[in-house]
Formats: sequence, structure tokens, C-alpha cells
Amino acid sequence: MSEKLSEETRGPLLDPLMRNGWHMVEGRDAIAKMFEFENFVDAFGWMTRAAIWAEKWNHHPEWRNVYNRVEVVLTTHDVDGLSAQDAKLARKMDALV
Ligand SMILES: C[C@H](O)[C@H](O)[C@H]1CNC2=NC(N)=NC(=O)C2=N1
Repeated sequence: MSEKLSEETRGPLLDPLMRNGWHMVEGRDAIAKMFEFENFVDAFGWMTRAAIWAEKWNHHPEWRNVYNRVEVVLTTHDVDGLSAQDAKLARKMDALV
């Protein structure tokens, strides 16, 4: 079961992500990033690879694809905020680019 990140634990987990293009979503305890690819097929292929990990970890993104861009929002619905699962999936998404 995920736990909501505390003020003490969120810094070390989120700071590296913030340095890599992720940002807090205004008004939500969530992180977001816009991924841009060469074309639609590259974007969709990346989504497919990310989806396999999301399903394996039972932790799913909120995402929107328009042509070569994918806007991703990560938060943990079960705890109504950010958990370590979000940081883990964000790291994996960055690694899959
Ligand atoms: C029933 C199912 O295991 C839960 O709804 C899982 C599915 N995927 C999830 N994804 C995300 N982002 N947050 C969750 O709390 C979550 N919970």
C-alpha cells in the first residue's frame, strides 16, 4: 500500500525529477512533465513501453497525447497525493525516452 510522501521524504525523491523537467501541478499534490518526440509513432511507442511498466507496478499515469507530445501527470489516487510510486514511475518514464 502506498503512503503519501511526507514533507521530510518528498524532497530527496522529487528534487532530482524537478531537475529533469518535472514540475508540481498547481492546486494538486501531483507532478507533471511534457514529453516531446520526433513524431506520433515515437510518442505512441514510448507510451506503450511506459504502459507496460505502469501495469506491472499497478500504478497508472494521467496522460494526454497530441501528435508528438505526451503530457503526463502523476499522482496516487489511493492516497490523494504523491507517493514513492509516482517518483518511481517518473524515473522509469525518463529512462524510457
Ligand atoms: C484497484 C487498483 O489497484 C488501484 O486503483 C490502483 C490502480 N492504479 C493506480 N494508479 C495511480 N496513479 N494511483 C492509484 O492510486 C492507483 N491505484
